[in-house]
Amino acid sequence: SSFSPTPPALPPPDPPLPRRVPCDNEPRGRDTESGRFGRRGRPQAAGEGDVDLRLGTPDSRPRCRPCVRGRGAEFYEHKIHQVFFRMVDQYGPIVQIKMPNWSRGVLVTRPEDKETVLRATKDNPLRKALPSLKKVRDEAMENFFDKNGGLLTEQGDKWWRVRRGVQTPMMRRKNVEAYLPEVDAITRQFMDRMASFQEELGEMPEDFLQELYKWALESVSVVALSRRLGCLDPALAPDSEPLKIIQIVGDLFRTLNACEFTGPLWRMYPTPTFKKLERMHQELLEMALTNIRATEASLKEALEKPGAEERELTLMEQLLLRPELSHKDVVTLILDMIFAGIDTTSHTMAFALYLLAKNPEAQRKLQQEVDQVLKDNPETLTPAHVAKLSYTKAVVKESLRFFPVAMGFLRELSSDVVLSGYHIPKGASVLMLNYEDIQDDPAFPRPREFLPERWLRGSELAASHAFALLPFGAGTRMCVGRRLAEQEMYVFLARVMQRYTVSYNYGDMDSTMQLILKPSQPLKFSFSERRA
Ligand code: HEM
Repeated sequence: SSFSPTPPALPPPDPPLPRRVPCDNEPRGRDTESGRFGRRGRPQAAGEGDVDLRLGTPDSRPRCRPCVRGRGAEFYEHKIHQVFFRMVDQYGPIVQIKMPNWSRGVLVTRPEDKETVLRATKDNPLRKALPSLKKVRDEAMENFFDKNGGLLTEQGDKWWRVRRGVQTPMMRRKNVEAYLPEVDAITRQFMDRMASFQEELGEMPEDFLQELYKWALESVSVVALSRRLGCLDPALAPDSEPLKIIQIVGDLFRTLNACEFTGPLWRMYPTPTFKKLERMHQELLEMALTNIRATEASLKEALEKPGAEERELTLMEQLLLRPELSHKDVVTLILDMIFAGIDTTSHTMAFALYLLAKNPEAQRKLQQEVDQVLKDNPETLTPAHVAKLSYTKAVVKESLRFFPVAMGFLRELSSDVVLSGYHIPKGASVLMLNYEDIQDDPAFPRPREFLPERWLRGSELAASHAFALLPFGAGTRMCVGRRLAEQEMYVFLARVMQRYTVSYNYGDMDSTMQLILKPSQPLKFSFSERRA
C-alpha cells in the first residue's frame, strides 16, 4: 500500500516544496528536502520507486531554526530528535519518514491526529520500538526469556497477558502511596547531600546528574527490588552495586540509541555494539534475579508467620502471587522498571529545576504552595499533603511540555486512518511527537512561556485539546510506571522547594538524545537555604 494522498474524498496534495534555503551551520550531505537521511554525511541517492517523503500541509516558507551541529554518526544519534522537529517545522504537522529500523511511517504533532491514532489502536496498541532489545531477549537470551520479552518489547496477546497482570498492582493509588514515606525519606537524604555540595563547592558539582541518578535509582528500587540500595551513601565505592547499575543502564540507553538510529547491521550479525547490549543486559538480569530471590524468601517467610493475612503485601509480592504472571514475567518487569525508572525521572527533575531557576515567579508560587501545604512541617509527607500540591503537579506537567524526556511514542496502525487529511494505510508506524508546532498551530496559549498555571483547573491558558500533551503516552499502553514516577517527582520538588531557592548561572539548556532526552549542560545549580 502506498502513502500517497487519496482523492477524491481527501484534498489533493500540496504542490512540491520549493528548495529550502540551507543555514550556514547545517550538516552537509543530508537530503533534508526529501527527508531522507544519508549516513555519515554522505548524500543518499534516491532509490528506484522511492516515494516522495513529503506529506501534510507543507509550509513553503524556508525557516532557519537553530540548526543541528556536528556531523556523521554522532550528529545522527544524539540529535535525531532535532531532525524530526525540524522536519515538522519545515513540512508541517505530518511528515512521512523512512528509518533503517522502522517500518515506513509518519511523524505527527497535531492532537487531533494523535486522538485518531489512539482511538484506532486502542484495542491492540502495537508499539514496535526497540527491535534490538527484542532481538537480545528473543534470540541471544532465549534461554531465559523464552520468547516472552515483557512489556517493553512484546505485542498483542503476549503483551496484554503481562500488562493485565501488572496494571492494577502498579497503578492502584493505595499501592503507590504505600511507598510515599520511603520516597520522602530518600529525597530528604538526597537534600542533605545537596547541602554538603553547596557548602563545599558553592554550587552543585559538574556531574550533578549522576547524583540525580542515585536519587532515582534509590527511589525506584524500593519498589522494584523491595529494598534500599544505599545509593546516597557519600562513601559509595566505584564498584558498588548502585554505581554498577547506573553505569549499565546508561550504557544500555546509549547502545540501544545507537542500534535504533543507525544502520541495521546488527540485524545481520552480532556487531560489537550488539554484543555490548547483550552483555549489559545479562548483567542487569543477574542483578534482578539475585534481588527477586531475596524478595521471594521474605515473602515465603511472611506468609508462614501467624497473622500473615493482615500484613499488606509489597507491590512485588503481589505480582509474585498473581497466577497469570510467571516468575520470569516478574523478573522481566523488574528489569524494565530499573531500566525505565532511573533516567526518566532524574532528567525530568533536572529540567524542572532549570526551568524554575529561569522563571523566578513560578518558583515563588511553588514555594508559596509548599509553605502553605506543609505548614505543619511534617516529618513525613502523607497522601493528603500530596493531593493538595496542585501547583507542584502543574510544574511537573509544564516541565514535561518544555522538555519531554520521551521524544514521542509509537503505534502501528491495525486499520487505515485519515490524519491531517491524508490516508495512512494499515501497517504504517505513527510516531506521535511530543513537539508542538508553536509557530503555526499552537495547542497552548502563549506557548513559549513557562506557565504552570495553565494546568490549574479553569485556567484560560489551558490547552485547546485534551491530547495536546502526552508525555507518558496514552491509552491502555500508557507508561505503567506513571503514578510511581509522578509521586517521586512531586515529593522531590515539594521538599527541595520547601528548603531551597534554586538558581542557574550557566548556558542555555537544551536536550540531547540518548534514547530519551537528556540535559545538554552540566547541572551546576546553586541552592540557597530559604530559612538560613
Ligand atoms: C518522567 C518519567 C517517565 C516518563 C515521561 C515515561 C514515559 C513513558 C512513555 C512515553 C511510554 C510509552 C507509552 C505508550 O506507548 O503509550 C512509557 C512506557 C513504559 N514506562 Fe515509562 N516513563 C516514565 C517513568 C517510568 C518509570 C519510573 C517506570 C518504572 C517504574 C516506567 C516504566 C515503563 C514501562 C514498563 C513502560 C512500557 C509499558 C507498556 O508497554 O505496557 N516509566 N513510559
